[in-house]
Amino acid sequence: MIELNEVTKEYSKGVAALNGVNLKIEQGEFVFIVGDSGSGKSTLIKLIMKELEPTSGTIMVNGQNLERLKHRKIPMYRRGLGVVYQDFRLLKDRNIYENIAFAQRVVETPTRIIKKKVPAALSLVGLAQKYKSYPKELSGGEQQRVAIARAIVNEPAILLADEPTGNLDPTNSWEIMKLLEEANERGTTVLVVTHNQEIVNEMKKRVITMKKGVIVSDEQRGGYNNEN
Ligand SMILES: Nc1ncnc2c1ncn2[C@@H]1O[C@H](COP(=O)(O)OP(=O)(O)OP(=O)(O)O)[C@@H](O)[C@H]1O
Repeated sequence: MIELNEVTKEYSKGVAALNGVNLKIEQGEFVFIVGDSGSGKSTLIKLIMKELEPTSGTIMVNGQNLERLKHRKIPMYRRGLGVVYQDFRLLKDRNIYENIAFAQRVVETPTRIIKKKVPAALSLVGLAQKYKSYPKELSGGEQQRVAIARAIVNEPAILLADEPTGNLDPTNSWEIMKLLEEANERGTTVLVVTHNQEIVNEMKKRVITMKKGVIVSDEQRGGYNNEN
């Protein structure tokens, strides 16, 4: 499902943000990516999204070699990925319904489908009543739930979350993690970059630890390893 072979990414010559990374994530897995600031976690996410090109190595996602993915096919490719960021990234001048519908209109989903899918996605995150609200009228936790609804509305095969609880208190953080886990239970592969030690330690999922651009440990039912 996601496979990296000897992937190196240098932003400037000779300085590797990722250095010969090999990684295989199967369909339906839930994986935490942890590691110090600057260890390469966000770079990994951006490579999977094809926002960046590797300097060398190959990346396969859902059987597709990203190097061979044509430029005009990139929007379609990204449609199969849901993404959630630390800072929510909602459109401030649009209400919640529109925030979720917008991304679908861009990819020309018919209105009758949007009208079914948006309320369904909002129900999954417990915000069906708030569809008319604007982002600034919601708490941080609610805004992140909207971002998750937007990420899952097309039932993506893969959900990528880059520090999704970074701006949230512990209660909201756990709620967000529960939603990600529920998406995983519906069959979505979930990758979560996080610094949240408590959550990683309690959820007992696969934990990949990065350091200076390499994977230093990869454990099933792992924990947050401060030693690395
Ligand atoms: N656009 C860029 N141009 C140059 N160097 C970059 C760029 N983006 C990241 N880097 C460098 O690449 C390395 C890895 O960065 P990356 O953002 O992947 O780390 P990270 O593990 O996600 O960190 P954090 O936990 O702080 O988000 C760092 O040394 C960083 O300075």
